[in-house]
Amino acid sequence: MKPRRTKIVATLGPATDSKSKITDLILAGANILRINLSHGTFEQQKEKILLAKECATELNKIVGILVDLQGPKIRIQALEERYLNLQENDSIVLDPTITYPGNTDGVGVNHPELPKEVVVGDELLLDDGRITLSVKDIQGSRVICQVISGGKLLPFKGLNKKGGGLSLPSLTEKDKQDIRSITGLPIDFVALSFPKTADDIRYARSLLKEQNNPAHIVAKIERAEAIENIDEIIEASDAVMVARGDLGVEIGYAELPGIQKYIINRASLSDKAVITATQMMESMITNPIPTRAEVSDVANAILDGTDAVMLSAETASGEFPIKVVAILHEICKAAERQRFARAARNRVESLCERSDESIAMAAMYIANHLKIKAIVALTESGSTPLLMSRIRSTIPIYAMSRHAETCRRMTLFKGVHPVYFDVTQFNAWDISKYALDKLIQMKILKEGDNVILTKGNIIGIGGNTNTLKILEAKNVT
Ligand SMILES: Nc1ncnc2c1ncn2[C@@H]1O[C@H](COP(=O)(O)OP(=O)(O)OP(=O)(O)O)[C@@H](O)[C@H]1O
Ligand SMILES: CC(=O)C(=O)O
Ligand SMILES: [K+]
Ligand SMILES: [Mg+2]
Repeated sequence: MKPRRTKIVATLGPATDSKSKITDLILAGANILRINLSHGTFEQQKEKILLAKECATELNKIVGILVDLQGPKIRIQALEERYLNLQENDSIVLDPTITYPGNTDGVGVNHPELPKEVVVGDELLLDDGRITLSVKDIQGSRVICQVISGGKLLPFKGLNKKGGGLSLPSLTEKDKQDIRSITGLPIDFVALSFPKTADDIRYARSLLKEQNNPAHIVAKIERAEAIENIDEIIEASDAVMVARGDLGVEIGYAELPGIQKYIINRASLSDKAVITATQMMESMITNPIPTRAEVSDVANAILDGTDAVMLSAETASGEFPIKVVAILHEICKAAERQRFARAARNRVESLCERSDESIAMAAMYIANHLKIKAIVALTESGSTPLLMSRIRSTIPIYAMSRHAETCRRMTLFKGVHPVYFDVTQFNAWDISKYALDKLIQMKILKEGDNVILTKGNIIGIGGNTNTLKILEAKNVT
């Protein structure tokens, strides 16, 4: 049985806040756990990060931890009742000066500039566009709206203007403080919400660097401006996320399928990994099986070339948080068997700039043309497995590193299966056979399996891969 290539990101929340639930999420197949700093207090989320780490350690599994910064998300504030039941043509007033729990005569908003940045006729979208309002009048701080399309409005749901243009700075004071506060916590990825330009990414990186925090940056593409600057944002980031919730509201959901393909393609050309997020299994928040449309959506994201698919409320607050991961695993496996997911035509005509790039390409070419069980990449930084995984193939890549940090970052790369392997414990000229022996012990390989193995000749230097061998796995210990 081949391992699943596509990675699963699962968001932790009230539905998954115990050790046993997080353990079950990992066992069901979650590769990366996401903690969203938009919710709860920092202390609560910190506990969740530590709990997630504890569960992974106890299971002896390599799991990535991703922290999603709140970003300048505009949200309505607390409500008097559990929710407002908004009907078509109802009137509702948004007012940033309101600090008490609101009702339809006035609901607080965390954006003081709102009355200045909207004009009569603007369309405002609440809760990822589930509810639509039209601005009818502005009286001082009060933005008077009419409900165009109604629904239940829960407290703290997001607010966007159709077409974009509500202008909070990209990195808020809370985000900056959160970047400082996460120092020392076991975090592998930091997701930046609503970046507009590459400068936003570089600024966040400088803050992480000040704290000596090696976490990788995932740029969430979720506003119209980010699409305009997509190539420079991808270049400045370590990975990107197609954050379809807010993006669909800003650019209009009808544009999403095309934009998703575009972002995945641009990222792939720059050798960056991609997460496709939001509403992938939405109906499973309350139903035990997904819709046919959701199954197709996940499969299509995989055929588009995404590295990972993400679950949000499905695992954070849904009724079937473990089951949804198990079902997503099956959908991914089936999609990966499709012919289109296997075709390897990319890059055959481009020139390589570095030797590790050419080794990665050669390994994939051989893997796709010779009868080979697996690719085994001995890696320091994870860069060779990343390059390998950009080339489509069905052959699993076992990426072995002595750095636990590198192993956890590789949880994001499609087709790459990280294995912790401390080469320094072998006092031998050629560690290749020990690497294969370890994979036999782990029951990943059998004696006699043919594999491609890549490595560098100096241990301790990343980007130094210069050797490719075709070997037969043998027991040596
Ligand atoms: N502590 C929590 N962590 C995560 N989700 C929570 C939490 N409490 C409640 N939830 C619910 O689960 C949903 C999870 O989705 P997600 O974390 O992606 O939220 P979001 O607000 O849509 O994301 P973002 O802030 O990144 O746009 C939320 O909309 C919320 O209703
Ligand atoms: C994930 C997220 O932030 C979004 O889809 O908007
Ligand atoms: K967020
Ligand atoms: Mg968002």
